[in-house]
Amino acid sequence: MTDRSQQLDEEALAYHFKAPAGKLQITATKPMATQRDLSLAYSPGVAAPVRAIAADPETAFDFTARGNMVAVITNGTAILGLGNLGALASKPVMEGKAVLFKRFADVNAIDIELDTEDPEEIINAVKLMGPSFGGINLEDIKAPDCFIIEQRLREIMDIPVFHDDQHGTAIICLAGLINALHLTGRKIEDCRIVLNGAGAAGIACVELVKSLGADPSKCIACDTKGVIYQGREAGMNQWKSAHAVKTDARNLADAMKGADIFLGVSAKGALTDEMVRSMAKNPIIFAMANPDPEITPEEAAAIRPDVIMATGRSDYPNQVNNVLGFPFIFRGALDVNARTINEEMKIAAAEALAMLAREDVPDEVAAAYGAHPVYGPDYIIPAPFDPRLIHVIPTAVAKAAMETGVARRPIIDMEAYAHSLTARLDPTANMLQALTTRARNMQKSVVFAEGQDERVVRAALAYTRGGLGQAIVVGRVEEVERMLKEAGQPDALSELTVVNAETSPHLKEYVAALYEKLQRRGFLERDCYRRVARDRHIFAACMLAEGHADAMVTGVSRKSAVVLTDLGRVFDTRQGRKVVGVSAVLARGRTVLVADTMVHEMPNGSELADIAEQSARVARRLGLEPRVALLSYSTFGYPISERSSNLRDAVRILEERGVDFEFDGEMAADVALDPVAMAAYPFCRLSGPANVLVMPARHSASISTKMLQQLEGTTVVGPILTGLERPVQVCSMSATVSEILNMAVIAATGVG
Ligand SMILES: NC(=O)C1=CN([C@@H]2O[C@H](COP(=O)(O)OP(=O)(O)OC[C@H]3O[C@@H](n4cnc5c(N)ncnc54)[C@H](OP(=O)(O)O)[C@@H]3O)[C@@H](O)[C@H]2O)C=CC1
Ligand SMILES: CC(=O)C(=O)O
Ligand SMILES: [Mg+2]
Repeated sequence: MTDRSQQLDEEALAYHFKAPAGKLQITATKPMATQRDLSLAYSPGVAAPVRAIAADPETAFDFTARGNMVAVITNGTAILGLGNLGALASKPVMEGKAVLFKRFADVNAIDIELDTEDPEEIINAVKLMGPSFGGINLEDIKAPDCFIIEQRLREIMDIPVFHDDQHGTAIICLAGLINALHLTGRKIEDCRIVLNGAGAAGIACVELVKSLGADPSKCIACDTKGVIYQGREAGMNQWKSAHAVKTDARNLADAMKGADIFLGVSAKGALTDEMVRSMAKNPIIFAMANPDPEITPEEAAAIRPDVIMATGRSDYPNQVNNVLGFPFIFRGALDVNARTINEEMKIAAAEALAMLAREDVPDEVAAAYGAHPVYGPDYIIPAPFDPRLIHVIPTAVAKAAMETGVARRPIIDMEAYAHSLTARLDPTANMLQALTTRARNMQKSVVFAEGQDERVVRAALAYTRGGLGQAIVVGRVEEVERMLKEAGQPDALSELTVVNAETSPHLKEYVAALYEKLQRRGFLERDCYRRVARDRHIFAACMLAEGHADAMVTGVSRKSAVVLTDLGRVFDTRQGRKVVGVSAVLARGRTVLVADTMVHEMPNGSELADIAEQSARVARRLGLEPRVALLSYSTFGYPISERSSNLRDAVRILEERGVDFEFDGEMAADVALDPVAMAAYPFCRLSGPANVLVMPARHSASISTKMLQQLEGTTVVGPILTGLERPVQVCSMSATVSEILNMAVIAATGVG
């Protein structure tokens, strides 16, 4: 064992050992705090859903967790590539599968290890547990037993039964293959394909590949006894026989000569250097055995630099592993209450996965790779943590289920369904999705000021490709073109409008307008010229000021205080307003705005009142009816503190101004956010928990939002700049492509 793998083993043991042991626990979805909760959840209240389900079994999907609950079932006879180590030893893998279901697709899954090798016992056990689950995921049951078990269960159960090692693997393998063929300019029907491993995964892979057009006479399958040729008798079964070919090849080495594609679902090290050397030009090698592949990517590339290589592991590029499939496939199947997962649903998932790999990659994925993957030999398939999978794959699967008549609850509004899927994992999704739809309807042009930054160029491309409107990039054409190429989008330049001061016909006009504004503020005309001609922020701001764009995004290359000063030179504040930064904090199921996170250091009472008004406006534009709390560490005068006097002043000023939204304070954060804590102050004028928090100073606003941002389950959007006469948003210097795009949408829709 190498030092590296020994270290990994030790870390893995420590990871599983850490209390609470293992990887799973159960949490309740409803409160169980009071006597009343108890009487609803359990006796006597629980009798009502019992009677409803007895009268109509379909309602089990409405009144219980069944519709989102999958059983991961094994007997441990083929645990990964480790072999038959028994039911108990398989539990870490099965707990792992259950966790992946939850993490990637919000499917609840529970592992069930059955201590038997008798297929009949497994069939009976699973059949009997049918009422508990919306789907059955069979896992790591060896061939050929797995074929018998799955086939019988599919016949007798009316919920999806899916042997992941067969179909999950085949779907992902097919997706990777579609792209490997695309990249090497081949057609599947022309390829010579060698399969090593004719078990659960192998038989399903070769079947799916053939169903997509592979020529059976060009596909050779091998197992521990060598080539499965017509007439072979040793170690055969009916599933292998179906793929036996007429050939003189008798072992893997014979079969590999001139092969285009190797699919390995067998065991560590099964592929030798010599075999790889004998393959055709641009060989495709999917060495999918786990945890160790048939050959490592380093070994294969050393022999054949022209190889396209995939493994089942997450620590190499191109992870062809069923984790990319089962969470999302079940998500789609469960959401339409599918009776089964059929061939059409599987192919829809494979094709959707393949197409996704050809699109530009969001930063969340790039961050996890440690580099920005670009569609090509080292990136033929998305990674499991790609945030797009959750809405792309289940929708494709659900559509295919509906089209083939196996969906018992068809989805009427697919677009709304896709949004709801994204919202399952991403709390920002609902709000941002609504804004995105609004932006799409508005079709505003956004000027992206910092075209020297690759993130900005990619966000601009995403803006225009998303159908949101025109994206104008301030930068040099060659530079933008180079960045697009590096992002794997060599033909995308024509989709952007690239402008710069050197070639702009409007330079003089911008200088004149700026000079008009600044001549009495100590600026000479040549100062204005220098700024407009040399500073992309100012140039972009002038474009916006002169109506050559509808909105602007900047800030990734310069500190926000400097950007704000520059913007203040080009734009006035809106009549009677203050410039304020409002951050949207999105936790699961809850959105709260926090202000001022950007401009006012130590606001006085009047400024706090301005901040409250500006934030309330932003709240309304985001679809929230504002309930504003002016926050302090004291609540309604206790403990007495001078620090709270500005907040009390602000409340008085808001009263005098007669504003049209709810506000109150000063109060502590728990009183503002927790109805139980608020109930101790029955005179409080807020009708519910606050959704706008005005902080006493910028430091508390900034500290609290950044703290929340670092804590799991919370996303912070902004600060959203509000109060300027034209829509401008300032990103943080560390903004990701997605964050820049969000800010462009916020600018375009005039939220600020
Ligand atoms: N990347 C992924 O997503 C997945 C990878 N896998 C991997 O595929 C492998 C097989 O799993 P699974 O199909 O479930 O297991 P099975 O036990 O059902 O099948 C194993 C098959 O591999 C054959 N085999 C074993 N060793 C060799 C070898 N050295 N040379 C040729 N053939 C061999 C067996 O041959 P025989 O019939 O003669 O016994 C059998 O046909 C495992 O390594 C597993 O980790 C599985 C599922 C998903
Ligand atoms: C990935 C998987 O399911 C296996 O290797 O068995
Ligand atoms: Mg498996």
